[in-house]
Amino acid sequence: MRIVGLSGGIASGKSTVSNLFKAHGIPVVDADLVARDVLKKGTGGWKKVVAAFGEDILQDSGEVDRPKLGHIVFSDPDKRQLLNRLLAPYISFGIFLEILKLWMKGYRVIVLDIPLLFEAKMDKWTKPIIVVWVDHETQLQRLIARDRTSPEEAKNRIQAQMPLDLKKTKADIVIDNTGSPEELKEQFQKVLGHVTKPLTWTEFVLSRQGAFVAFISVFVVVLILSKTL
Ligand SMILES: CC(C)(COP(=O)(O)OP(=O)(O)OC[C@H]1O[C@@H](n2cnc3c(N)ncnc32)[C@H](O)[C@@H]1O)[C@@H](O)C(=O)NCCC(=O)NCCS
Ligand SMILES: Nc1ncnc2c1ncn2[C@@H]1O[C@H](COP(=O)(O)OP(=O)(O)OP(=O)(O)O)[C@@H](O)[C@H]1O
Repeated sequence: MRIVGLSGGIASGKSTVSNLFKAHGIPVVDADLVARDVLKKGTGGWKKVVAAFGEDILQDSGEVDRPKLGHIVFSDPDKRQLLNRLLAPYISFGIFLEILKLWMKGYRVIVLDIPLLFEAKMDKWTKPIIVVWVDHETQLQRLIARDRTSPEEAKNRIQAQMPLDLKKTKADIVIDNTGSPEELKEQFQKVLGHVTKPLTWTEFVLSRQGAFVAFISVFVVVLILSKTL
């Protein structure tokens, strides 16, 4: 199985690229969705976060008030690190379960869309690594427009992540999303060709089909040996 890493900065265009992958039949594990699930009322992650941050971060319904918690953690690095530490094991396990489900369905190529791929050191599990890059000003403007947030809040969120220029140096493939959606689609076609080329032997063995072939091979060898000895 080929596990492609997809990362970038906040509002650099990861979800837009993810949607292109999905439109071409390649499944995407979205770490933001997993992170939402592990913070739902009553879950282990929710309990840890409420114990650490207090009930002030809850809405009347008992669900976490996400904008409120976001405001707290994106303006205080220590609190952000605390939140990351509390949720990391739940998020990693959730991502692992999603990969397992896709493995069992027999997918050979999957994409992990993980904003904090490098920060959380999950990049070692993915190959190739795609980074969606934009210049700083475009990133800021798109973030402000999408989230209808203040420039200050938007800058805090951008600064909460590893610099996008540094992520770019760690990528196998860089998608420059500073241009139009049409330019993005043109680059995507090349990336798709790269990502869907035949699996290497290691990737094949890690796929469900490869595991099946390996199992049958061992079974046949054992059978032959037991007949001949
Ligand atoms: C702080 C929270 C509640 C704010 O929720 P909100 O709905 O406003 O934002 P959302 O979850 O949609 O995230 C939007 C983007 O913010 C960035 N972001 C999220 N969490 C973090 C973080 N801890 N550090 C840096 N950037 C982050 C990502 O680029 C993400 O795509 C939420 O982001 C959260 O629970 N974060 C911690 C979990 C986490 O690490 N998520 C990232 C998955 S790898
Ligand atoms: N090439 C483009 N031209 C214009 N707007 C774009 C382009 N690519 C993405 N956008 C817009 O920029 C915003 C951010 O894109 P997107 O939501 O895909 O980013 P993201 O990296 O997934 O963000 P997050 O880290 O918050 O999950 C969205 O409103 C999207 O529609």
